[in-house]
Amino acid sequence: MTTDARLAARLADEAGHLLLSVRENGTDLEPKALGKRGDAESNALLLSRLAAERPGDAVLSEESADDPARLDADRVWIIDPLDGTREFSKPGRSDWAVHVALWERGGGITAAAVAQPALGLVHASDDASLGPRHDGRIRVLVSDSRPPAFAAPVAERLDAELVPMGSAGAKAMAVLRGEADAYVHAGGQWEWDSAAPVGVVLGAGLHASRVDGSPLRYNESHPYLPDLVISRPELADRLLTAIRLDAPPQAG
Ligand SMILES: Nc1ncnc2c1ncn2[C@@H]1O[C@H](COP(=O)(O)O)[C@@H](OP(=O)(O)O)[C@H]1O
Ligand SMILES: [Mg+2]
Repeated sequence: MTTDARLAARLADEAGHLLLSVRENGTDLEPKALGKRGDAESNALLLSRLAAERPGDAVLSEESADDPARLDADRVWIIDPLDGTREFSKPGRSDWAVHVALWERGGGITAAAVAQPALGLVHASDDASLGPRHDGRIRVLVSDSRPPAFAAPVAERLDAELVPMGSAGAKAMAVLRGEADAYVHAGGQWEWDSAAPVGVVLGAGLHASRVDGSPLRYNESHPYLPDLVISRPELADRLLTAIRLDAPPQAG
């Protein structure tokens, strides 16, 4: 049988190809309608593939009603069929992604993949490795539309450059590849936004935690997970200290 990580990679890739064709064929649509179509078609594909390949597993998807049966399940796929919907709808943008992660009771996220279809890339927890660091100043990625309030003072403390980018998956994979040093977020997010990116970067030995340094927990009854820090391992302590000094975080 295909391993869970290989399955995650294959499904993220397949959904990514579907999204590229939705984009190609939807040039006449308003951005909102295009995003909606992408969300729905990618979700339908992932749900049908998971039902066929792993019929006994539960699913938590951004685009489906939450089935409380997942709380008693031992295996739950946490998927974001289109992360960065806003950017997907803008011509020429490549900062959007497909997230497929598997949560297992007692093990957390045990398999994961993030596809970046517009870049032709799929990163998975069983084959990802940390890329060589870019040259120059520390680069910290933040949301294009909702950067955390503490981003500017933290960047100043670290003499870092803040770089806005869409999609949690795109930002996390840019850190994985060495194009940036860290991704910080606070103020709101859901489990599907970070489960797969976190599964992939942890598989490659990067740091991933809440902004207060505590572990990220998945398949909670309320799947709200408002903040995270992903960074190259050598920067994690300095970054968490800067966040603590500039914005004493409220974990919750
Ligand atoms: N304050 C907030 N509350 C809820 N979700 C948020 C959020 N800030 C960012 N997100 C979600 O996190 C993902 C990455 O955001 P960003 O591109 O701004 O970094 C997006 O997912 P979706 O595109 O799947 O909705 C976005 O909706
Ligand atoms: Mg998302």
